[in-house]
Amino acid sequence: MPMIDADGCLINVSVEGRDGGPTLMLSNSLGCTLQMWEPQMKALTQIFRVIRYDRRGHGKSNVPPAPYTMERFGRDVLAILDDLNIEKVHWCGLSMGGMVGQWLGANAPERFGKLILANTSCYYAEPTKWLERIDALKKGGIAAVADAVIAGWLTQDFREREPDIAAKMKSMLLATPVEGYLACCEALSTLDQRELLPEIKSPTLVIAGRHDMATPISAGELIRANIPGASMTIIDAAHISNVEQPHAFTDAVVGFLTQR
Ligand SMILES: O=C(O)CC1=CCC(=O)O1
Repeated sequence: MPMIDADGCLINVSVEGRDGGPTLMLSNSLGCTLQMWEPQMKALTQIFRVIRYDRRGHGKSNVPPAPYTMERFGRDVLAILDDLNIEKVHWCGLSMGGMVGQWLGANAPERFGKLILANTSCYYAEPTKWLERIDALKKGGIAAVADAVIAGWLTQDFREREPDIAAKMKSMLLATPVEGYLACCEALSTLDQRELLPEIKSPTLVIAGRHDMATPISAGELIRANIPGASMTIIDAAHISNVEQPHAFTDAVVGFLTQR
């Protein structure tokens, strides 16, 4: 896996799949690594060249000091594409990955074909929950917030049915460097990209989770309504919908990206 330099921050990048196929870039959620996309990889790599990466502050990427911003996360993506000499990709980002996708769709439209913005928000009307999480993290690290975060990621029903997957997701979360996680929470506490949405001209699919309390259907609907021509699909899942409903998620991605 190459480590790519984005303005001094080494980003862990993986490129797999069909050589010469269209390229799809996947972007992770807060507290996850590029491993979160494992349920999709078998299907997606048969059709696409798939780029995954660990956002700065996560996984095997560097953890530069705060502050982090959506612009910085977006420029990291452009640095990856430049380094790999790739002109244009489709984008699928979940949660924070969807937020970075909004920034990129508005600020670097020539680099993106279609956009999939899954389980995401363009702003938080009430930043209190981020401020409380930041406080808890400073006192007790990620362990202090892990159970509440996992309860938001996966429905109780799924956690009981698939305890091994739930445990794996929790390990991924707990392995996140706390400084990187904190810096991302700080960026989320001031997120407001509402004005960017009408600038997005790429064909866009918004995916929302029926049981997602972190970025509810109403947050997805706000994004859909403000991006010209965007459509929306609702999946029967909580926040990390690609893990909870892997087939429905993959079908939505492949269906949207392969339709003319
Ligand atoms: O991890 C969470 O609690 C939910 C979330 C919000 C933004 C994101 O990337 O994850």
